Amino acid sequence: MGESSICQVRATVMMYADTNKRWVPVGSDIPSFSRVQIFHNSVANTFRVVGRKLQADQQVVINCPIIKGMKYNQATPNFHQWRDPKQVWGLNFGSKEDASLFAKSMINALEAL
Ligand SMILES: CC(=O)N[C@@H](Cc1ccccc1Cl)C(=O)N1CCC[C@]12C=C[C@@H]1CC[C@@H](C(=O)N3CC[C@@H]4C=C[C@H]5CC[C@H](C(=O)O)N5C(=O)[C@H]43)N1C2=O
Repeated sequence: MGESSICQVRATVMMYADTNKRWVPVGSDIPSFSRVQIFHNSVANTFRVVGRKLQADQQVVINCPIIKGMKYNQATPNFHQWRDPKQVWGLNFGSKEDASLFAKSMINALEAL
């Protein structure tokens, strides 16, 4: 059994560039929306965040495992962020509804690990 999507939202995927201390959109210079999903592998009980550009190329802009004990920070109603060993991810959601839907699924995933 493969992975199933537990949520799907629209967000601009951003990474924090430590060097120049600012957020940069992943996969393009200008912020553009991606379809961001949380996938659950029920056999391994693992979760990951996968985002693909909405444009034709469907470029993967995030493919990040959700690690047990990870802190998910809802910095603003529309911008949430978390750290992985290498970098800091930020999601600028298309709507507050998308933001709370994603947060609910992320919190459920973290509780299930
Ligand atoms: C201790 C720590 O890592 N703290 C993190 C947040 C966090 C807390 C708890 C768990 C995980 C995380 Cl990522 C943190 O404060 N970070 C991570 C790297 C950047 C930042 C460190 C300092 C700055 C201060 C302001 C804040 C920030 O960057 N914000 C706040 C929300 C705001 C929302 C949107 C983004 C998009 C553009 C705008 C900007 O950068 O101009 N911006 C921001 O300014 C964002 N900052 C951060 O989020």
